[in-house]
Amino acid sequence: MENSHTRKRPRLEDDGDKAAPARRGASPPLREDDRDGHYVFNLGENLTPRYKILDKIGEGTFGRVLECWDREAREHVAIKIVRSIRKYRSAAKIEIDVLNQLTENDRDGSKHCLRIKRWFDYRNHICIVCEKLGPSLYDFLKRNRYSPFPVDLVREFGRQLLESVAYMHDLRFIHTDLKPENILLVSPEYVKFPSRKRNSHDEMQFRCLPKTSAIKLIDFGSTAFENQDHSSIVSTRHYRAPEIILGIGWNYPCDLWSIGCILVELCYGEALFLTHENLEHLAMMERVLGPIPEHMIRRANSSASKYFRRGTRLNWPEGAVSRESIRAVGKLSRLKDLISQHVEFARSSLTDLLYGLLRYEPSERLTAREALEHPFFKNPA
Ligand SMILES: Nc1ncnc2c1ncn2[C@@H]1O[C@H](COP(=O)(O)OP(=O)(O)OP(=O)(O)O)[C@@H](O)[C@H]1O
Repeated sequence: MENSHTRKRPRLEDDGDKAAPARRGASPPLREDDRDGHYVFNLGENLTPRYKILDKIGEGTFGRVLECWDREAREHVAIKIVRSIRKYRSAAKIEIDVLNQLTENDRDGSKHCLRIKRWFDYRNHICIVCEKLGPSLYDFLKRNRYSPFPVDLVREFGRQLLESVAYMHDLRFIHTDLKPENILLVSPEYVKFPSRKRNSHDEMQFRCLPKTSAIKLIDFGSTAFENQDHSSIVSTRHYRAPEIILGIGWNYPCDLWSIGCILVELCYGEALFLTHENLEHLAMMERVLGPIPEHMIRRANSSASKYFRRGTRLNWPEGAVSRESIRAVGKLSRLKDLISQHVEFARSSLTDLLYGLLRYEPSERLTAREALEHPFFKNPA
């Protein structure tokens, strides 16, 4: 993940490993962390006497996520064990602060954000205990070999995602790292359908769809506060808004840009802006959405102004690093064509919503609450 945040938040006080009295067994003997600072464990052993480690369910920059059995609450939980490195420990304390506020303000659990149960500091690893959720939307796309979701399901996901982000924005939080990997289905259950496509041996293909559409947002490790200094680069590349690349300052609207990119991806199967480089990324945006407004180009910071000629026009294809790059941009279609190629129903209202979420000018972009009022959600065909 390309992310370089400087966070200045008061440190939280550790509440120590006083999670629970020992019930069965004890903690394993002290072991050294691996060279990346990850906690080393075996499945089936205890993580403190309260939690039995059942499975590893995820790994990210900040640490590993384990499924554990909570002997005291008698339930399955997900525990993020943060790497024992100072910068990740500090970031985890911010994530705990955000999770606590999101959970406390959501009394009835209707806001589609992951709920924290508690946290503790164990052998120099911050452990964040949360409700256990199912696979991510990215896991589903991958499992289905990147075939898109049906538009009715995209509508359900989009509505919940916008509700969670509207809730975060009301609390003056900006998520800054929205992507299909950070959107989890609540239930792991799925149904298998025969797909219309056959493989190269003319065999029947199957595709999996979630049995229920409830989702929750996770990963608040990069969450920013509206009233705080915003570091220049945030978001995972494919979901990064133009104002971040141009260095002209970002705020709440960067989350709405990411949601626009995510909704296209759910309908299309693959990331819309599949790139790792700024100029190519801006060229892809122009191909899909038309020219970047001149008033934004004129405000670009010194490192971004080199992507433009005479201060107004993108230096493309002249500045491309390779023919492949020019080809990758040329392969993309305009947004409305891309949607009509991949979506069967509700094309025009979905396209209109997406143009509202993917406005270049952040102040003109739909807010989360405005997007929720859009006909795509209000008057489904
Ligand atoms: N509560 C949960 N229930 C089930 N799986 C989870 C849960 N929380 C996290 N995961 C899984 O663990 C993975 C890593 O979690 P998370 O994104 O919080 O870690 P991270 O280190 O902050 O990641 P990143 O590198 O994106 O910042 C997720 O992509 C998801 O697959």
